[in-house]
Amino acid sequence: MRLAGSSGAALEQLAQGGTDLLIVDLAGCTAGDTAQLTTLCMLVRTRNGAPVLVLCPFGMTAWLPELMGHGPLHYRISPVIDVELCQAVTQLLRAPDMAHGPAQQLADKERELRELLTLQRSVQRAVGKLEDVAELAAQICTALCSFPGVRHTALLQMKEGGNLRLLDQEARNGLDLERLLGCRDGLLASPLRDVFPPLLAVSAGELVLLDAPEKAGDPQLAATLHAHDVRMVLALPLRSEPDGPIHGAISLMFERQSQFSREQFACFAAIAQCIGFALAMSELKQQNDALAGRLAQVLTTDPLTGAINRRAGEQLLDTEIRRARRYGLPLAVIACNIDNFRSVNDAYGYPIGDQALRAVSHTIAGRLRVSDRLARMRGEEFLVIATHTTARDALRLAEKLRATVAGTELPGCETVTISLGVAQVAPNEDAVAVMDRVDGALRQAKRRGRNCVELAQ
Ligand SMILES: Nc1nc2c(ncn2[C@@H]2O[C@H](COP(=O)(O)OP(=O)(O)OP(=O)(O)O)[C@@H](O)[C@H]2O)c(=O)[nH]1
Repeated sequence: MRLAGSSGAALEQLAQGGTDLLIVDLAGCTAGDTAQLTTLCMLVRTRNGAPVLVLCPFGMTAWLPELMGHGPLHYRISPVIDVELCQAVTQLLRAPDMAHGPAQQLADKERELRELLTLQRSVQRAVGKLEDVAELAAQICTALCSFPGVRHTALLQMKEGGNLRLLDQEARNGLDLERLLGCRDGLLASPLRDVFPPLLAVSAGELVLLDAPEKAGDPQLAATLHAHDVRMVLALPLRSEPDGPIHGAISLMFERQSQFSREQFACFAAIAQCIGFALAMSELKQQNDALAGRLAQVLTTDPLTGAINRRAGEQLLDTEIRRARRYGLPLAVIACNIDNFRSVNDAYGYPIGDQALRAVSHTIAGRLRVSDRLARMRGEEFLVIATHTTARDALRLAEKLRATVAGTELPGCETVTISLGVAQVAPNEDAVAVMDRVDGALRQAKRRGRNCVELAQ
């Protein structure tokens, strides 16, 4: 046995020939050191198919598929137990071609790969009809859990501050990740951040493979996983594009240890990218929905008073008229106008006038039912759309609004009064016609001396 302290020294020794088995220990390597990885790839390439055994710390698993791209290799996740190492070395020295196991095992691998491709397709299908992220997470977890040997799957989404939210999990072994990791407000705030594969996958931004729970170095975690028949955990960070931001992680817990081939690693990576894309899309959709909601609010709200604006008021009146007609329900409108408002502006200035307008609007809105709506139609004129309301009830409501406004103290100026016109929408009457009538009633109230209510003809 010959030891080489660096990849360069190993290359020199290999050049001398006569090496039956090359064992590469990645323990001293630094994740993210691409120069180091490149030299190691060269080492694997120079073997030309001759046996290579890579001992890989579980946090460095992402290097395995990279190295596999340069020649066949076998791996064990380190820290490797002595017996495990002896077995692997003996097997590779005796029958390198059989080190993956007898023909039956190779057939199993082929079947697993086919199943993995089927799994990839079902994940793609779920992602293709993405509507609701919770539904998607459930479908993905179920699909992943159908892979042979998988006992538990979970989908975690990245939230603000690098926190993870458990979107869904599927367990065939009774394991509850929420309980294992401790969830606060649906977020994982786990002390296992440095040892538990899905959390590690997100913080390291790399694939993590733990082929024996005890190798993570947390005896309590290992005991819990063993108690739930977990022998191996694979976790992948979710990105929608290589080197893009991480949107979350998937975790797969297996009931038995096995070695993945380069193709299997590639399949898992493709599945992760597909899910990452779906999460990115769902985040975009949420942002778009929030923006659309805000835009709709801006387009329909009067910024000074918070009441709906004229356009939204007219639309709402149209809708309510159709609804009332369809269900044979009464509908009333009340037009309110502040009396002599010009004198408030003239005496106190527009800023105080604005405050008075806001206060009157809030006073009126505060006296309405939740089913009624207040619209600011122009300047100091408002419209109340009162559903399920007859002319009689609307008159009563209008009188209440008049009295309340007249008794409301305003900030910075004297109390104001309002004049009101009331109309019940007649059968077959449209919005324009009823607005015409209620405006006529309001004008009549002004003519009668203001601070009063007038019923439309
Ligand atoms: N401060 C403020 N004033 C407004 C706003 N919109 C309209 N006005 C004012 O409201 C006043 C309306 O005046 P007029 O139409 O003569 O009505 P009025 O003085 O209330 O008299 P009557 O309605 O006949 O009782 C004008 O001075 C407008 O400038 C606003 O958003 N803020």
